[in-house]
Amino acid sequence: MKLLVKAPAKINLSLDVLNKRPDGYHEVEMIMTTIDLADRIELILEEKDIIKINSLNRFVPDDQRNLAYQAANLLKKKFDVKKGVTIKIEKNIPVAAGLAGGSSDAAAVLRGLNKLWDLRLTLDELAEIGAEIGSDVSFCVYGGTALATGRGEIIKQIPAPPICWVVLAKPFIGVSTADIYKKLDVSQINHPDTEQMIDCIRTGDYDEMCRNVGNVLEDVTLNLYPEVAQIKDQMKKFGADAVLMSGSGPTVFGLIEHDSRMNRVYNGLRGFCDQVFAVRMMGNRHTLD
Ligand SMILES: C[C@](O)(CO)[C@H](O)COP(=O)(O)OP(=O)(O)OC[C@H]1O[C@@H](n2ccc(N)nc2=O)[C@H](O)[C@@H]1O
Ligand SMILES: Nc1ncnc2c1ncn2[C@@H]1O[C@H](COP(=O)(O)OP(=O)(O)OP(=O)(O)O)[C@@H](O)[C@H]1O
Repeated sequence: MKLLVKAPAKINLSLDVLNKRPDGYHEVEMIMTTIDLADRIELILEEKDIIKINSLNRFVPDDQRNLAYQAANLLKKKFDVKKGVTIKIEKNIPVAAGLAGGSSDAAAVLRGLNKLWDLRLTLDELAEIGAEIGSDVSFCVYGGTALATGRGEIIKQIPAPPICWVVLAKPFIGVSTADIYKKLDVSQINHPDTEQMIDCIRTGDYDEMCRNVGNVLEDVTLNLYPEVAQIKDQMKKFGADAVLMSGSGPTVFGLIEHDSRMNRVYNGLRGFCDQVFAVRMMGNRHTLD
């Protein structure tokens, strides 16, 4: 038996850090949304008690370090599953890019194995299990658009943002999320207005949404990697309506309303940057059918 599951990337339309917690994590307030740039995960049921990872991408580990492996292993241990799985990952999301590629693979494996191993868990239960793997996994279990708080694992769904293009550009560097959080000075933060951002999304006010994007990790990454600042400048120059780094970076995204402008930004960036994509936001959350 085989199952194909889509694992979409996310962007952070807004990312605020409230404080550093005693456990070392940061208390965050983030508006996240899934985009139509996705890994494809094939799950093949194995009668033997094994978990095998199969990926052709040289930056993706094929052992216990893979978040998809960890997702399968966690379900296996928690529910004493005797069967196994081969997980084939077609990697389309850039790795270590601020787009939650690994987290989304893990979330897709949770949703898929729930079906393949007939576990009958709800999305809420899967999201709770996902939080044990990483802070972004719970959001990726649901997909759609949400306010994420706590260390990122407390998810409240909000409506889909107004329709627009998302052009993504990633320079040829990978960024360590832990490093960026470590270098953030929480006493020097210029906080974005998360409430205001939620309001703009609820009312479908595109211009106001563009004015309210913000990411407090951006300055940290920009200081370490000047090429990220250059990409931001290029995107603005080519006419994106809003430009922001996603997550801990280094991917930069631009929001663009009109097709002709999207083409200009996309083509302009392609001459300048390693990986460039033009996609839509996905809007809908995942279901368990
Ligand atoms: C930057 C974002 O991607 C934005 O969506 C997330 O906040 C990070 O999510 P993630 O990659 O799933 O993060 P995790 O794998 O849980 O944590 C990686 C490392 O990032 C730091 N970390 C992560 C989340 C958080 N709220 N505070 C932190 O300080 C911790 O040092 C942690 O060891
Ligand atoms: N399935 C996976 N896909 C990609 N990377 C993985 C996977 N599993 C483990 N990794 C490891 O995780 C690291 C971070 O990869 P990932 O693409 O998830 O980063 P990210 O997009 O910056 O994540 P986030 O936005 O959640 O911080 C990689 O360097 C890789 O070694």
